[in-house]
Amino acid sequence: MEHVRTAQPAPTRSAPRLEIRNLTRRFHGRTVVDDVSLMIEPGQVTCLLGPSGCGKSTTLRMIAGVEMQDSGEIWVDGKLVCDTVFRVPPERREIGLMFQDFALFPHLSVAGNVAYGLTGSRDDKRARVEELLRRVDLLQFIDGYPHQLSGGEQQRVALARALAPRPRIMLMDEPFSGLDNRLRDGIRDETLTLLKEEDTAVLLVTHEPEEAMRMADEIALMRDGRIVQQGAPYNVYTRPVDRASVSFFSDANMLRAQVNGALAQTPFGQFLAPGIPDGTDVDIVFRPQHVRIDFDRGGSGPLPTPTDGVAARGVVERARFMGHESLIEFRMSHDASVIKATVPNVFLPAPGKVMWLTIRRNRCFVFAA
Ligand SMILES: Nc1ncnc2c1ncn2[C@@H]1O[C@H](COP(=O)(O)OP(=O)(O)OP(=O)(O)O)[C@@H](O)[C@H]1O
Repeated sequence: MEHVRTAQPAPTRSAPRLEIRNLTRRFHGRTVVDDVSLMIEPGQVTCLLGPSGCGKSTTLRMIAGVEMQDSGEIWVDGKLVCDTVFRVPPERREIGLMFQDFALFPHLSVAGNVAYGLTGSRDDKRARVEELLRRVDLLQFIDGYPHQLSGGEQQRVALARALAPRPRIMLMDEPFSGLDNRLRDGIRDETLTLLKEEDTAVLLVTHEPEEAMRMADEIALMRDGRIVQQGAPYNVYTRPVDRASVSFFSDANMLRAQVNGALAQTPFGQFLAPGIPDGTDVDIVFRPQHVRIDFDRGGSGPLPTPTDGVAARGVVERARFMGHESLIEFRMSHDASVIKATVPNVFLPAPGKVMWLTIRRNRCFVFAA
């Protein structure tokens, strides 16, 4: 017999559309999803972002109900959907699914595909199918078959099919990775618009930071089965919690130094290391766009400044034009390490050229090593 529990303690505002609490899953003694909790409101897109194998798909599969958790709970609109003893079956969770291999039914027409999960009268079903195909701009293909459509069009039919039964939650696993780059951005934007209009709560799994930045209201950064940071894309990008979180989003340079009197001394001058005890090794991490490059002036660089510190000497090893910016790799004279710098547009100094680098202090991250 089905039992329904109400969220405890009594919520002060309406319950989130989707809430997962302390979800954990082990395979053969290895924990692949480790105490994961998150909440998603209607109309909100949360991206579960992380490297391959970190447990994203397993999390999604537990929410969909095709995988059982070892511990933890899943709640939808304040009602328990699944814990370790109670389980609403997948088909009754009102969850839409969209995966990379979204496979339309080849023997069904476009209308048949979109109508697949619908119940109700023939007229109601037809009206909903027409509404969704109009919204994805494919009404003219209503009587066509999947093989007559391009990859992007098939993707839009799959989206219409997933949204047709008005799911309360949409789970998407790398749904755009099968599309070529040219199509992808347009389809992402259209999909986002439609999901927002339908007020669906979306959990989208991706390993691509750009996709998460483009789609998400909130990013949950996942590593080794755990969510290491959660927040608006801007916050996750600009206030990373550790070195790996910086380098997941972009190239990252690193200096190792030791703290003395809340300062870390480096060839680029001092860096503030507030709250880190003396004698601790720290990693000073910074992105290539926050390195400033100056020309050599008779064997020295620019004078020190409070915002950029001291200039360190480097020799150009390689310079490449990347389209909207140039990437220059320097071999540093003080320790032979490599530091990467990017500058907008075209800047391609010759290998062997001596230059001086400074680092923008307010864009650096200092982490205990
Ligand atoms: N049924 C299973 N049996 C054993 N191990 C599994 C099973 N399903 C997943 N795993 C393991 O759990 C780990 C997490 O897998 P999962 O598919 O959730 O990762 P992911 O972050 O989605 O990766 P990707 O982006 O490559 O799909 C992997 O090491 C995987 O091999």
